[in-house]
Amino acid sequence: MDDLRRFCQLLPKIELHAHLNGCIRTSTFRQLLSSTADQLRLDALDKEFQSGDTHARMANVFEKFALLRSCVTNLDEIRRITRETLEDFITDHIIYVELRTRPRSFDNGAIPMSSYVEAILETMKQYENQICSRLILSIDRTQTVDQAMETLKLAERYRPNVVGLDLSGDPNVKSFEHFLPVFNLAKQMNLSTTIHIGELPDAECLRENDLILDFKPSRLGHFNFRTNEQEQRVIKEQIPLEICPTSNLLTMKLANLTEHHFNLFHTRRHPLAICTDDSGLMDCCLSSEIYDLVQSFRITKEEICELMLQTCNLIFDKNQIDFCQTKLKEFLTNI
Ligand SMILES: CNc1ncnc2c1ncn2[C@@H]1O[C@H](COP(=O)(O)O)[C@@H](O)[C@H]1O
Repeated sequence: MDDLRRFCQLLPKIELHAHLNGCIRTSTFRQLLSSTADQLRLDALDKEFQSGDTHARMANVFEKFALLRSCVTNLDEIRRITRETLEDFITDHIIYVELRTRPRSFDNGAIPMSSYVEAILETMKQYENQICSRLILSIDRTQTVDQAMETLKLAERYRPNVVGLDLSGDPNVKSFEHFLPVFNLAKQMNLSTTIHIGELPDAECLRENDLILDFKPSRLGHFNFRTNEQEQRVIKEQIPLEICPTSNLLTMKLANLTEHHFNLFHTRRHPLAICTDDSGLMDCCLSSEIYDLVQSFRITKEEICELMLQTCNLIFDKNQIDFCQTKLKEFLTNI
């Protein structure tokens, strides 16, 4: 292993954009798929992904999510996915993670959403000596306002281990406006927010970007497609960005990482977090995401350390900033 790759691996890291079920190990996903038809469908989706444009690739990814959702059917499976995700993150030297997930019930409501959240929080607790983990609850773009309100109530109930509210899901559904009252309420309750923005290259998406920026969430996810004005506004207002290189590369169908918007913001010293998005489905890990950026943009080790130190300021659990920065500084003095 070359020196730089090893450095990226050993560097204490902060992961702020990871969808719990998207982190599922491929082997676990395949094990949970009970029918041969589902296995074959997954094979076909893996193959089809290579040829599509941005819209087709998004549709492909979301069909995979639907397949995944249909095969996760009980709390033990959620505990297993949480456990394996945390173990993979610990192996990759992640010291603080904010996992995000859309709460769900099982057995037609007999196992309520609160049990889903508790199962994840209990599993996180078992690993607290090895990794500091917090939860963000996701509202899915296809949900109703009532369902979103229920998610907000759950977030409130499980504070301080739940640290924020996210909007994610199929970006073809432009529903941010619809959820604005829920996000405004979250803001009033002092709950941090992160919104997926600019995931598709269409006019409707660009229009929705303006509404999201008007709301001014605590952080933004992706921001792949945007106007010049929107870009300037994010820089001027210093709204932190969660950047997910592999995921963005795949969905934007970029030829290589040098075309990624990371550098545009990095060179302006914009607040950034490098993240994985869906480490299982996208087959990546945080150290390789960082390594690939370092290679593509010829960033020095010092710059990476500086970037990681500023990422610590973006975490939603402000009580942990000190812990994260201290760990990083310790690492730096020891190398
Ligand atoms: C490509 N980037 C993305 N854009 C938008 N939403 C995404 C996503 N990646 C993942 N999700 C959202 O996260 C869910 C899986 O985790 P949870 O079941 O919630 O733990 C997906 O179903 C999707 O809604």
